Amino acid sequence: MILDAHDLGRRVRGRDLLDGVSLTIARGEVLGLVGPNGSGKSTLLRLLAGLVRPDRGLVRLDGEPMAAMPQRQIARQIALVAQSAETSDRITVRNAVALGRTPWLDALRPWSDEDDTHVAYALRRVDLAHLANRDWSTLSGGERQRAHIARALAQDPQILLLDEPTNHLDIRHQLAILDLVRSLGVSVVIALHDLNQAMRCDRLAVLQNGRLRALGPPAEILDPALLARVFGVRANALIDPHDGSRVMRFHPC
Ligand SMILES: Nc1ncnc2c1ncn2[C@@H]1O[C@H](COP(=O)(O)OP(=O)(O)OP(=O)(O)O)[C@@H](O)[C@H]1O
Repeated sequence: MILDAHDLGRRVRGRDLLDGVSLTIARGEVLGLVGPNGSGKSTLLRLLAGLVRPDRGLVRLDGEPMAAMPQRQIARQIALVAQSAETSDRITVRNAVALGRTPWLDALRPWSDEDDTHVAYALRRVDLAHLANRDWSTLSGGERQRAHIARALAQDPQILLLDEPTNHLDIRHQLAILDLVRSLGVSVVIALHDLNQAMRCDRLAVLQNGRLRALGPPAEILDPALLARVFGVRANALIDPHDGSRVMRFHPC
C-alpha cells in the first residue's frame, strides 16, 4: 500500500496552512514529520487520512485518488491517532479499543472471535491488557494515549498516521511505542517534536510555514544549517558510547 501526496494545498481564512507539499510514503517505511509549532504537521496528517479535503492537489492510495473513495474503504487501510483524540467517558478500555474494528463490521460480517483477537493483540502491544475492563474516564493521560494507539492497531491498517504519539508517555513507554511502530511492518507517518527520536525514522519530512523544506534520511537532513534555519537552534552532536549512535544537544542560536 503506497500513499502519495501531490502538490497539497490547504488554505483557511486567506492563510496557507499547507502549500505545495508533495511526498510519497513507501510500503513499510517509517516517515517522520518534524517542524516547529504550527508548521502544518497535524494539517498534513488529517489530509493524508482523508479527514480533510485539500484545496489544491490530491492524495492517492495505491494510485487511486482518495477523494473518490468511500470513508469506510479508507478506514480499512489508514488509521490516524490524532493529537487530542477524544473518547466518550462512559466506556471500558476494551470497548474503546474495539471501536477500531468498526470499518470491518457490517450486517453480513458481525463481531466475531477474529475481532476479539485483534482487540486483545492491540491491548497487549501497548501494555494495557491489565486495564481492559477499566472505565476510560479513570485512565491517566499516558494510558489514554496508549489506548488510542491500541484502537488504531485494532483497525489493522496498512498505513498508520500518528500525531505526536509519545506526548504524554513516560520514557519507557516512549521507547516502547517507537519500537512497536518500527516492528509493525506497516507504513507509518509519525509527527515528532523530539529530534533525537526522529533520527530513528527511515526518512524525515521537515515542514516550516506549511511548506516542505527537506525530505530524506535523518542524518542527511538534520544538518546544522537546517536546524538553525527551521528550528532556530544550534546543535552539538555527541556519540553514545553504548551503541555509537549520534545524539544531539540543542542550544539557542
Ligand atoms: N481550522 C483552522 N483555522 C485557522 N487556522 C488553523 C486551523 N487549523 C490549523 N490552523 C493553523 O494552521 C497552522 C498549522 O497547524 P497544525 O496544527 O497543522 O501545526 P503543527 O505543525 O501540527 O503544530 P504543533 O507542533 O504545534 O502541533 C497553525 O498556525 C494553526 O494555528
